[in-house]
Amino acid sequence: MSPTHLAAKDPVRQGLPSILYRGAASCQSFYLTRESLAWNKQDAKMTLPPQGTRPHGHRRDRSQPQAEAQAQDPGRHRSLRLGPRTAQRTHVSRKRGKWSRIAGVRRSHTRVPGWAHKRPMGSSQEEQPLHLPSQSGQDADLLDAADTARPQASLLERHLPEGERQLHGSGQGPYFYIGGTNGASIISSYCKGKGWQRIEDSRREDYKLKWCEVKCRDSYYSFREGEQLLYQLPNNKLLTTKIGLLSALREYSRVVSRTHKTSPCAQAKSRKDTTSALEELAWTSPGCFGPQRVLKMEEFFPETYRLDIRDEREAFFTLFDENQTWICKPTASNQGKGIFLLRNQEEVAALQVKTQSIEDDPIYRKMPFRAPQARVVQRYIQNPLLLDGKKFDVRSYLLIACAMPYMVFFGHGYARLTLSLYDPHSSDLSGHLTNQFMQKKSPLYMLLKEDTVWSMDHLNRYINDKFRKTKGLPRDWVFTTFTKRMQQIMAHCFQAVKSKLQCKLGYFDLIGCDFLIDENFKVWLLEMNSNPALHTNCEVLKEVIPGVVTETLDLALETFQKSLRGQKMLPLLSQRHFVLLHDGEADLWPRPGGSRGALRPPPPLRAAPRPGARTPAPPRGPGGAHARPRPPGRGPDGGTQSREPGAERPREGAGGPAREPSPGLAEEERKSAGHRGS
Ligand SMILES: Nc1ncnc2c1ncn2[C@@H]1O[C@H](COP(=O)(O)OP(=O)(O)OP(=O)(O)O)[C@@H](O)[C@H]1O
Ligand SMILES: [Mg+2]
Ligand SMILES: [Mg+2]
Repeated sequence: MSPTHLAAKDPVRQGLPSILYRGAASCQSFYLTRESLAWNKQDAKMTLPPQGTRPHGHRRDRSQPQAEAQAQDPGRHRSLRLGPRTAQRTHVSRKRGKWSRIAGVRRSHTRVPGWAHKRPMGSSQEEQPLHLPSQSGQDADLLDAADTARPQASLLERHLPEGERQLHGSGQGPYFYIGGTNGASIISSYCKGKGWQRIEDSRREDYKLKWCEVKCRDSYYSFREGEQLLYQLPNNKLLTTKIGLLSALREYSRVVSRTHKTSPCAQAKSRKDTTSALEELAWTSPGCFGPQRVLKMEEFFPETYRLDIRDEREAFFTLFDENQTWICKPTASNQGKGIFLLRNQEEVAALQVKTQSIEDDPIYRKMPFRAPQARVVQRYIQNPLLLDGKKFDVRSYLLIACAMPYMVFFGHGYARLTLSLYDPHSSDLSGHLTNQFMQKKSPLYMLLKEDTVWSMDHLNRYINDKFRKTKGLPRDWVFTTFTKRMQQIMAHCFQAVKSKLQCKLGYFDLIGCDFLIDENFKVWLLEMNSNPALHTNCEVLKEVIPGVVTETLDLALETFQKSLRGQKMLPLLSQRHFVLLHDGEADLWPRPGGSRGALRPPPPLRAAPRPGARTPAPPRGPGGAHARPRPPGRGPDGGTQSREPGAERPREGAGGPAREPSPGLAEEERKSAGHRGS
């Protein structure tokens, strides 16, 4: 549909001066401007009572009888379905005191010396049950961008219809909340550019968009599907912890191999979890690579063992020999924290003793939540490709712009180099760990920091110049073979968890994926990260990160609105650099782990369904959208992963997704909030 066509149909747009449209028509923000206005307009209709029926308080009056609400605005029928949730919210807020007490007790834990019992990075930024206002943004270098966005917003406001202007002028939102500082100024300027207002109280439930570094249980309890946008899928740890990803890939391998053994069609009929494998087999997503075979995890994921499972760690201790190097990592930390290399028998023996002593410790047996994080050991890629003698890895992005239906994208990021030359025998970790955080520890960092982050263009030019001939690579290997490989791997990982992720309309997520290239140009996935770093402390990051965040928000908004209205997703007018990996419009419904079409309102803006639009799923039975919501991260489709067959039950509190710490998500986040963007 052309912009002109949209404008003709859109009364909101019609109310804007042509100058705004002429300027905007040449770029993508045109559509988004319209979208935000349309959203505001819809807000006025769907979530607010008629003007004057309530004071300027921020919360909807939940005691308003449903029938009355419906009579006032039939468009609010969705809210009526939220009755049980409203009750739930009340229940949750009563419990807050208890959770605060629990959190308080846990914060005062004694530390265990010598082991990675360190508080995960970023936990100071944790969204506390007390909900302190977020600290001021640390991406201060972007504050100017926020300022420049303001005039545009006021220009918009001047041309808003009266009702819209009242919404803005009277301080009635739409509201957005940002928890933490990672990317805060970019997100904030984006939202302010749309005329939205920032709120500082994390308990407020009347936000349109909530973007928090650290997930907070209450946000998921009170989330209003189809009305709000909430950053991070509640159980993204299936991908973003080391154990989560490992377990998901292993389980998916088993599913794929079972699928291969017998007829795919027969399997598909009899087993619902083969769906992903079959889809990947016949993967023909637009912009991708047509049908292909399913990857094998050992082709892209370094051999890895869990240390919290006795059989596995014993297998590792048995197979280790001194000709190999392994890397030991905590499951849910970031920024290289708690990582060490294992290169000789003494180091492995020390690890063995330590692991055993933790397992035997009566304190941890009694209070497993106090135990250090579970760990994995991973085969160390000893022959990385080097850039001017330095080790590097590549940060790319997996964007789940929409969870209902899934709209999943790949996005380019940047390369991260060490400051020092790579020496495989060096005991200095800063030459082995390419994380910016590790490099920042060096006194040379401030001087040489621009050398530690390369753009993908720079990497491509370098590889063209240095290796194209000698290694017989195709021209622009980075943007052809390498990019395609990263996309395949990400799509594979997404397929591995697709049926387990908790999905609701309004959830979205940006996940940082770290790839290592070895000297044979083999591509390895090292890990995936929730809350990837959105700092802009280097020139390359200033070029890359704002675009990533802006397109993330654009795509989240556009897909949200299209899903809400039952419109076809494609073409996506806000898609610029991200590449579509998975278009879930054709996915089978229902999906476990989330509510389904039952919660989606009938398309409000169209009289008749358009060709290609999705048909809402039939209403759900018990346990479905109308059931009392489960706390996120718990339950069969939430945080728990099935255990490896024959494996012992992992210790409670061992830090991995195979166990759920008893207090649920809040506790999980306390332990795993090693973020602040890694
Ligand atoms: N198997 C491996 N072989 C070689 N190098 C590795 C391997 N695993 C990790 N590394 C190096 O160690 C760094 C840190 O590892 P990893 O990314 O898994 O940990 P992290 O603490 O989650 O870091 P971050 O989230 O900040 O990227 C990587 O960026 C990479 O340079
Ligand atoms: Mg990480
Ligand atoms: Mg990493």
